[in-house]
Amino acid sequence: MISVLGSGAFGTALAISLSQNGPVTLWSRDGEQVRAMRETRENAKRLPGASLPDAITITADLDAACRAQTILLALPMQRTAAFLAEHAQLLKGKTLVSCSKGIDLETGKGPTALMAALVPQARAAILTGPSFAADIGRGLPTALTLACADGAEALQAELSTPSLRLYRSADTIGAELGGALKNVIAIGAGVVMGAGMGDSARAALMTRGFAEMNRLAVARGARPETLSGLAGFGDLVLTCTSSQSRNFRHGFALGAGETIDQTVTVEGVATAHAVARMAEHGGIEMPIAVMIAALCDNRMTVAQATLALLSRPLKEE
Ligand SMILES: NC(=O)C1=CN([C@@H]2O[C@H](COP(=O)(O)OP(=O)(O)OC[C@H]3O[C@@H](n4cnc5c(N)ncnc54)[C@H](OP(=O)(O)O)[C@@H]3O)[C@@H](O)[C@H]2O)C=CC1
Ligand SMILES: O=C(CO)COP(=O)(O)O
Repeated sequence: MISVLGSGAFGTALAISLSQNGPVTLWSRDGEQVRAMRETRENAKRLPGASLPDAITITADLDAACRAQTILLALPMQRTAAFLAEHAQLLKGKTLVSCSKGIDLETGKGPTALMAALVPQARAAILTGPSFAADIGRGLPTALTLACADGAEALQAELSTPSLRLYRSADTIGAELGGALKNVIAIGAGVVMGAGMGDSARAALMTRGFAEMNRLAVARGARPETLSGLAGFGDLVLTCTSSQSRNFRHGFALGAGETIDQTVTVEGVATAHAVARMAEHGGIEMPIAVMIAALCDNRMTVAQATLALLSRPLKEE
């Protein structure tokens, strides 16, 4: 039995896909949303247009949802620590699979490190990689990375579906940093396109951004191959090139000087700040991430950030 905690776009899409294998419970904190989803068999609030199969039980009862042994956590990253701390008793002894992409601003931890710290009696895994909720919800083919320190063969089989192909990895650090860091670069790619700097500039930013992702991740113990896989390169390509990405759209609005929609989940903003901090304290060169943090805070204009990046000392690639 599998439960998904968090009925946002991604949690809902994963529940739909997993329901191809058997019963799934989808938990929402919002009783009114649960009522509406039960009635319409659709998550009109977060994933309109995708229908919720009967194999999905929708509930606002967290105790009931936590009876499952395998629990997917699909919450925004900055809400995860408080949720884990509050519900640690309910979650202990479970296999917890985080589906979030980000770094906790307060602790600098990624999802698996956070789960290990706050629910030490649980087994922590992460599901990440190139996958828009809308695509998964429509049953389109998708490949993801499932990382768990103790290997994940049985879990891999449990969470793979006819349309969701999972590759397993033991590198939780690489998997979670790949997913977190690509969001920062995706904001940058959006800025480039919104400001009209063109496709060549975006390719340069993606490539040099990928170098930064590798630098930070390897310094924190990740395997470079993980970053070259779905969790890193794959997701970087997806989010930097698609206007389906909320991080890309956020950057685009910044670059174009448009109004930012503050209600949308844009994980890369907090992650950019966490990364800027790590870069400063760890002496790791992350110029693009640092500029993106400054742009998100309006501490710099797009023109200033561009000039600062282009006028860095010339170096070997
Ligand atoms: N959407 C996508 O395509 C993908 C998303 N992800 C990752 O999944 C994570 C979730 O994103 P996504 O589903 O898109 O976000 P959404 O904005 O669609 O939904 C967030 C969900 O989290 C719920 N929530 C927020 N705070 C809490 C809390 N304290 N307790 C319980 N529930 C809470 C919200 O409830 P409420 O509606 O009541 O506010 C909402 O259901 C992110 O880290 C994202 O990067 C990963 C891959 C793809
Ligand atoms: O992580 C994602 C795709 O893999 C979703 O990206 P956004 O959060 O930018 O929409």
